[in-house]
Amino acid sequence: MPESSNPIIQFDHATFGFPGVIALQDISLSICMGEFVGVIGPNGSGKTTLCRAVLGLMAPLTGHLRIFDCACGELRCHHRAQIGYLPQKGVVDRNFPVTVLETVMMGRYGTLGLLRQTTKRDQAIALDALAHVGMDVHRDTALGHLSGGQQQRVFIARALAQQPKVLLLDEPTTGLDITTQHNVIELVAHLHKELGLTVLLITHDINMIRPHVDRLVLLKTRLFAAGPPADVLKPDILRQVYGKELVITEKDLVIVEDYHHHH
Ligand SMILES: Nc1ncnc2c1ncn2[C@@H]1O[C@H](COP(=O)(O)OP(=O)(O)OP(=O)(O)O)[C@@H](O)[C@H]1O
Repeated sequence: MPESSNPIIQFDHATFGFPGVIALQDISLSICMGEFVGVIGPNGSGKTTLCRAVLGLMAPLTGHLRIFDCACGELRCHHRAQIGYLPQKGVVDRNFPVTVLETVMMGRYGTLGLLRQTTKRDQAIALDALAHVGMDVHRDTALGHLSGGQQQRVFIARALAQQPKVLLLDEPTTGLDITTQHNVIELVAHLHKELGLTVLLITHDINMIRPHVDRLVLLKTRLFAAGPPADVLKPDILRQVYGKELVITEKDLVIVEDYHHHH
């Protein structure tokens, strides 16, 4: 079987939840090596839960989830290190005393294990990751002195420094201006192509990722649709998930009208 058809993340009728809440129900989904998958859905549809599941932080209540052919309970540190994770962006304190390079070096610790010294090789890997996101010239700049978009690039480099197989990004464009949002998505698409990474990107912005992804996964507790964007972004499917809030313009832009009011 060619490598590109190997599933590395496999949900099989998996249900996830919290006490009294079903967050994701009966999910069956396989993600293959090298795929770029966008995960979309309204507020509370289970996107972050899917992310936590892939990180091995939540086991299914029923059904199965296998990651790198391990059940969640069997995932070890070195498996987790193969998933480069970009969490939802928090605010970085302007005075937080850490440089760009130090931030990216943190990506090496998961691979090394605690208490092992970093070596010149780790630093070379971190610098290479910085070069991939175009931030190598800022290696000695304080993280808090960068713009929001530059900080996102550094956090992506930190994930790359793990030399992961999978890049998992939870709403990487939130809080950035429109141009910077596009630049971040372009960067992710570029890394996907250049490094052959499997990318799982959670977002609200359907229009922004549509041109780049191989597949979209549309969630609303259940998996409503998964497939190439043209197959998923059909008015009848979207209306089932977004209801009245949905507007589709003449140019096929999908607009979820009420979205920001929920936050
Ligand atoms: N720690 C928790 N305890 C209890 N319920 C939770 C917890 N986290 C999430 N939920 C519930 O699980 C469901 C799915 O939430 P999740 O955060 O995965 O959705 P989401 O699609 O990421 O939402 P958003 O777009 O608003 O970030 C929601 O009903 C939510 O209230």
